[in-house]
Amino acid sequence: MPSKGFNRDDGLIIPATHWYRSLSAAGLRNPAVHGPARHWLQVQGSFTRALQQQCRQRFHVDVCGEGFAMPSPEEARRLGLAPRQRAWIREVRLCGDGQPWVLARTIIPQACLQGKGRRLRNLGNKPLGAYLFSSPEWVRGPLETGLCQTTQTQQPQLARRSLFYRGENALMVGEYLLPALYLSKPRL
Ligand SMILES: C=C(O[C@@H]1C=C(C(=O)O)C=C[C@H]1O)C(=O)O
Repeated sequence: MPSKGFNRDDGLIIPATHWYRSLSAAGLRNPAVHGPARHWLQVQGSFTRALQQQCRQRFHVDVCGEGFAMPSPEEARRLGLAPRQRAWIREVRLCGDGQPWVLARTIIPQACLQGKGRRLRNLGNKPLGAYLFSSPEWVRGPLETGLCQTTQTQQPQLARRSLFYRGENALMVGEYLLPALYLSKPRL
């Protein structure tokens, strides 16, 4: 069952996903995490920067939708939100050389939108990472590995997510890898 999300015109969906606190734990369930996607599942620093370095020509962000909505119960639990508490949700496609490489879903609780955080509602096609990694008050927590619950090979199979903390508040960034990212020919 695909997770709730914004409509896309390309048929790509963010699938329901089982999350593991480590890549090795996920690997016990699905050894594919140790294949060509492993590098991308473990990229430290800005994921956007890593994708930009992989591009031959152009990187861009397509916004599929953003607005106040209810996170899934699992997302709310992971963020410590009260059930049915709305948050700012942003779904984008991260595209390299004109091709979608990653679907991203970011859950931003209302507490994160206060003060300078209000910029998080006005990112548009600017990458979220450019803001988070340029703001020292945001600190990334550990990466989790996700196994997507889909049988459609063109949909994301593997994912990663992490919380970014600003004091006692946190937002959650989920990145769902499309096979085109890690099955494409390596750069020469
Ligand atoms: C957190 C980052 O931001 C990236 C950009 C996103 C966006 O613009 O919505 C979402 C997920 C990330 O891959 C990053 O670059 O590491």
